[in-house]
This record gives sequence, C-alpha cells and structure tokens, in this order.
Amino acid sequence: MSFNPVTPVPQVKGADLENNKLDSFRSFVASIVAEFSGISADNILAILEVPRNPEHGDIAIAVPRLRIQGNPAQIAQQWVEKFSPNEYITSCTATGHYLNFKINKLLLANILLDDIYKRKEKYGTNQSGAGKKALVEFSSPNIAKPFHAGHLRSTIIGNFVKNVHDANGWETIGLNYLGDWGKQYGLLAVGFEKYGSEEDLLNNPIKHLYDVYVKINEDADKNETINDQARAYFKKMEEGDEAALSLWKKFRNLSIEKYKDTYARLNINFDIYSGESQVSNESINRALEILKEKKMLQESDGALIIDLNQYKLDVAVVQKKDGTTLYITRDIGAAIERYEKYKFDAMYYLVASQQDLHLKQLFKILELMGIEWVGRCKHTNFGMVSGMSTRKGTAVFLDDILEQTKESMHEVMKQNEKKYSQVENPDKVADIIGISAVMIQDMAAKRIRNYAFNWNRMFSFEGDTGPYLQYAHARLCSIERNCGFGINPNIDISLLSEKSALDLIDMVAQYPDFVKGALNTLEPCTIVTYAMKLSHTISVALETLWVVGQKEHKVAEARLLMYWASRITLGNALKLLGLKPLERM
Ligand SMILES: NC(=[NH2+])NCCC[C@H](N)C(=O)O
Repeated sequence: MSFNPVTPVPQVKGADLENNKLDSFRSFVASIVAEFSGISADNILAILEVPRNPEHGDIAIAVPRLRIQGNPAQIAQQWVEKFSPNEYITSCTATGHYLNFKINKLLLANILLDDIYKRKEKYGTNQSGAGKKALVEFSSPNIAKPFHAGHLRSTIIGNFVKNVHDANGWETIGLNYLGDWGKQYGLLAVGFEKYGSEEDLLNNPIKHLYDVYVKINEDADKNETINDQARAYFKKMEEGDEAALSLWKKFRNLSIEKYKDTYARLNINFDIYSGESQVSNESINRALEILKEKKMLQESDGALIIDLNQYKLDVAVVQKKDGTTLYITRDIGAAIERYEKYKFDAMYYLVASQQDLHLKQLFKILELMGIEWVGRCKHTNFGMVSGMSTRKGTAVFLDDILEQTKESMHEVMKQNEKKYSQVENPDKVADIIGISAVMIQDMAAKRIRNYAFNWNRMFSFEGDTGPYLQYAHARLCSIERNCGFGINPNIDISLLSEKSALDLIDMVAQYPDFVKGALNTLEPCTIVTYAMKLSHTISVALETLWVVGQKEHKVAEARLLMYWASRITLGNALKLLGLKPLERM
C-alpha cells in the first residue's frame, strides 16, 4: 500500500498513539513546534487546537499561549519559513498569531481504517483508567412510590456515566440504591393488612404496592392513629423484628424482580441492588459515635441534629425523637460501608438537582468527620422534566411510559406502509426506536437544563432525534447487506480522496477524543452531538459516493470499508449512550 508510513512517530507524553490515531499527527506538530520554540513537546501537545475554520488546517496552535518573548505574529511567520513537510504534516501556514498545520489525510485514512478493522467494538476506547474503580449509584427509585422522570433521568444518565468509565478503562460497579426504608414502609405494611391482595402483589408488585400506599395515605390523613401504627411498625423493623421484616422483604424482592425486567428493556443491568434498608445499624452507630466525639451533634427537641449554618448548608437532622434514623443518616452509613467494601477511586451519585443541598450536606458531614476520601464522592446532578405523562393521564410507572412510547412509535412507523411491511418484528423495533427517542431527547442538552417532554418532536426521523440516529445506522447496515460483496481491509486508499470521504474520515477519527472528553464533563450531550454530526456527514457522503451502483469494483470496495468503519463508530457511540443500534428498521 502506498501510504504506509516509514517515519517513526515521536514519543510525546500525553499522546495515546495506540488508541487515538490523531495523536500521531499531533505528536509531530508538538515536536516540530518544540524544535522551533525550545519548549517541551509535552506542554505543547496539551494546548493544540482544532482551527475554527477548517480551510486553515487541521491542527493549530495559538503562539501567545507559548508565552515566549517577541511579537507572536512575526514569530509565527518565521516558523512557517523554517518548516519542512514530512509524511504526516504536509503544510504549515500562519494566520495572525495562529500557526496552522495540515495533515496527510490519506495517511490518516489508511492508519484509521486499519485500526478500526482490527478493533471494531473497541474502537474509541482507551485504558487511561486502568486500575481505577468507579462506583456509580443510579436510578434508585422508591418502593411503593412512583418511578418519576427524575428516576428515569438518573437511570439514563447514570448508565452513560458508567459506560464512559468502562470505555476509558475503569473498572465500574453499577449500584441501585433503592428507597426501601423509613416510616412509609411501616405505613405500607399497615395498608397491606387492610387492602393488600397476594394475587395482585404477585402479578404487578410495583403497581399494587403503589395502590395500597395511596389508599392508606388517604386513611392516615383522616385518622392519626394509622400513623402511630406505621411508626410502631417501622420501629419494629429497625429493631430487626423477624415478623415485621418478612412482609417488607417480600415487597422488596418482588419489586426488584419487576424492576429488573424493565431495566432489561432499557438495556441496563445493575451489579448490585442495595438500598437504604441495607445500611447496617452498626455502621450508622459508628458514624454517630464519631460525630459525637467531634462534638458535631446537638440535641433539639429530643432529636439529634448537625448545625451546618456556618457553611450555609442549613441543619441536618440525623436521628428522630424516637431514635430512628433518617435519609441522610443512612447515606452517611452507606458511603462509609461502600468505601470499606470497594475502596473506590470515584463514587458518583446520580441524583436530581433538587437534592443538591442533601448531597452537599452529606459530603460536608463526611469531611467534618475527618474522612479523607470524601473528595472522591461526586454528585452528578441534572434538571427536571415536565410533561412526562401518558396521553391518558399522569403515568407513574416506567413501564407505562415505555408502553406509550412504543405504541406512539408504532403509529409513526405505520404511516410508511411500504417500509412497515418489510420490518420483521415491528413490535420489538418500535420498542427500541421509542426508547431511543426518549433517551436521546433526555441526553440532547446539558444535564442541568430542565426540559419539557415532547411526544411529537422526539419521534421524528428528521432533526436531532433518536430515530434519526437509528436510521443512519440501519441505512449503513443495509448497504453492507445489499452490496453483494464483503469488507476487504486491503483497499487502495487513494480512491477515497473526495472531499466528502475525507470529511467523513475526519469525523470518525475524532471519536476517541470525545470518549476521553466525556470522562471530564460527564455530559452525554457531547456524544449525542458527535453522533448527530457523524450521521449527518455520513448522509452527505452517501448522496454522491455510492457503493451499490458504483461500476468500478475497487472504488466500491474502498467506500464500503469507509462506510463500514463509520457504522462501527456510530454504533459504538450509540452503545456508549446506552442505545441498542438497530440493523434494520
Ligand atoms: N444516595 C442517595 N441519596 N441517592 C439518591 C436516592 C434517591 C431517592 N431514592 C429518591 O427517590 O429521591
């Protein structure tokens, strides 16, 4: 092949030559500028940019950022004169105080397609987190209460946070911290005696427990003795009373089984189902001891509180008058238990921004207790969703939302009769596209932004939607199926020299940067935007660069390899986001 490079790539610290093929080109630029400026290539690598105007080049550096004596624009000019091209870097020009470099795109194409051919599903990943462990706590619904939009966002974004760590070489543990403890479970038990049905419980535990909970809450509003019974019941549970616990265990286990099915539909599974109930009395008492020793506890009306006003964090109640624990107390115990068990390097709490204060209090209390790993705990928050209800009314169950989504998607699909008749398993496909629509709508903007759930917009096959991404993927799969020949890695790269081919290769080459960048921001929108741009670039290329209908077989083969690599990359991005890429739709 004519584009196999012979010049060895300079070793620059911070460049990941194995996992990021653009880094080879960046290493050359960094070394060239290092020679000109006398500054170390490692430092230069870190400040390389992509020119805003692609006409200017592929890699740029703002000379002022090097902080050297003299007029930056003049210096840039002098360096341009000194530059001599090599196999990797073909030109160097100056625009004001910017120095711009062009890279050998066909060489990039050659190295890149080779790499993707070898790595396939692994393309884009790196090992920067090898040896590190991340605990990701996400979803965490409350038993017998609605699985609301906040839980759905926690589930979707949390799964992404976990995937991003996996892709960057971390070991990850996904943990679901169920809301399964507290006085309300005493109330639920009292309600079950009155309104419960074994049969309904087995059939649909989540819905039945919710119904019972609503009814008994209404009763409790009218009759205070019911609340007393609930408190008494919960106290027995906290004391470990077997009879009280066995009913609650049944509620919990059946609910988890049901949740597992729904999570499977979303392509999510948890390594651990934990929950507030699983925090041991022992670790809570130990924490309370430390708090007492550090003189942080105050009594107020028989309850124990921590005054955090000097940190502008209000007051945290850690023990009730009757000696029972609270949400925050269990979180303190849970954090300590998790660290002892997993010795994580990072722990993420995927919780809505409504609980910002709660998590700030938690982290502050841990810090005041003298816990040195508190810096590893991070609250990954997000804004609210409004209008997430089924067409019939307010949906409180995740299953209802997914059912409604599937049905609506199914209707959209039926509008195109011809295509619809070719889909083998329309129900399943509608489910996957529907879920993709919900997920992409959720991840399309910065996490912290609130958004309104929009049934109509998210199902469109045009614009920035989940169906659009799935369609781009399925379209490439169909080309692979229908072109009549297979993938050949030994193509003549020079047959890919059209602008739209080179643009596509450029997009594909950037994917590892996005995987790496997502680890810092934990913003799924960065990957959504990337996937949209990639899909768009694919569709531009497909307008003129055909595979099927291309007479010259060698050209068709070269293009097929390029589209195949694009499809692998798009599929990897969709999987990173938690979607199941569709092969047909
Ligand atoms: N460690 C935590 N506090 N995690 C968040 C749990 C969310 C809680 N179950 C809720 O629905 O509001």
